[in-house]
Amino acid sequence: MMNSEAGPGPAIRTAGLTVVRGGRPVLHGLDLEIPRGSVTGLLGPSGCGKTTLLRSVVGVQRTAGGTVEVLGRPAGDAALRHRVGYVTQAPSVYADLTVTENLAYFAAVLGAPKGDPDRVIRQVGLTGHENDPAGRLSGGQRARVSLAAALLGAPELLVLDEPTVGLDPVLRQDLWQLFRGLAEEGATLLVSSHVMDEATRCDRLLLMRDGRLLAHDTPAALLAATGAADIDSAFLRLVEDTPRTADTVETGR
Ligand SMILES: Nc1ncnc2c1ncn2[C@@H]1O[C@H](COP(=O)(O)OP(=O)(O)OP(=O)(O)O)[C@@H](O)[C@H]1O
Repeated sequence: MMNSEAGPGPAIRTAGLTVVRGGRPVLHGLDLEIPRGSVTGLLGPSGCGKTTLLRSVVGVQRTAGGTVEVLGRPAGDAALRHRVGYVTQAPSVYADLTVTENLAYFAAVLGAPKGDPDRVIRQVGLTGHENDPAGRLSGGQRARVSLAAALLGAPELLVLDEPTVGLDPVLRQDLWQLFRGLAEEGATLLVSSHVMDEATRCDRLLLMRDGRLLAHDTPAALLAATGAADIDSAFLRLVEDTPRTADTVETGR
């Protein structure tokens, strides 16, 4: 849902985005626009290019063609450093530092407000673990420390690469509620997942296959356009209907 205070223009706009990795094209000229104040799910099978697209948005991926604009600036622009949070698939925290020490360190690097570590620890549900060394946390807890680090400074755009992998259903539910709350406050979230049942929690979905967009629409519009009962089946129908080299299917919104 668009937040009226979220600012003009889309949060992310790509035009003809092309990426070659290891000598092979992995993104084939993607055109997309993601509105501000929304939660967009990026779904598709392993290896289809989700991480590569997220890296391009954050500005750490070398591109072979096209443009990527983020919050009105070229992706990776220095002015975006404090405005974009990125959580990679591999949690990046210091194992020998406690949760609070990790977050205090990242907050200092970012110049985030003093109370921010406490705020983000609460947001990701790590209260009670503040003094645990990150190396002794479970995988899911460590992933949440990474997420907490990305929330420092309250970035306008959050780019999350499979943030719910390895989490139990209760935590997944809590995190999706957090994402929804952040979007309602005006933040934009781009969240990759290969768990199709998370799709219905998103405002919009990007369905990807083989480095191309199969569809970019709301979950309801995708279901209506394909006549499928769930996003899994909608995806399969789009795959069946799309020759492997075809461009994005417009599902008519
Ligand atoms: N460092 C790399 N060098 C060369 N090719 C790479 C590299 N990283 C990824 N690729 C290739 O780029 C393509 C897209 O990979 P990407 O990681 O973006 O997919 P993904 O959809 O995020 O997959 P997953 O869901 O498994 O994380 C794959 O074919 C992969 O083999």
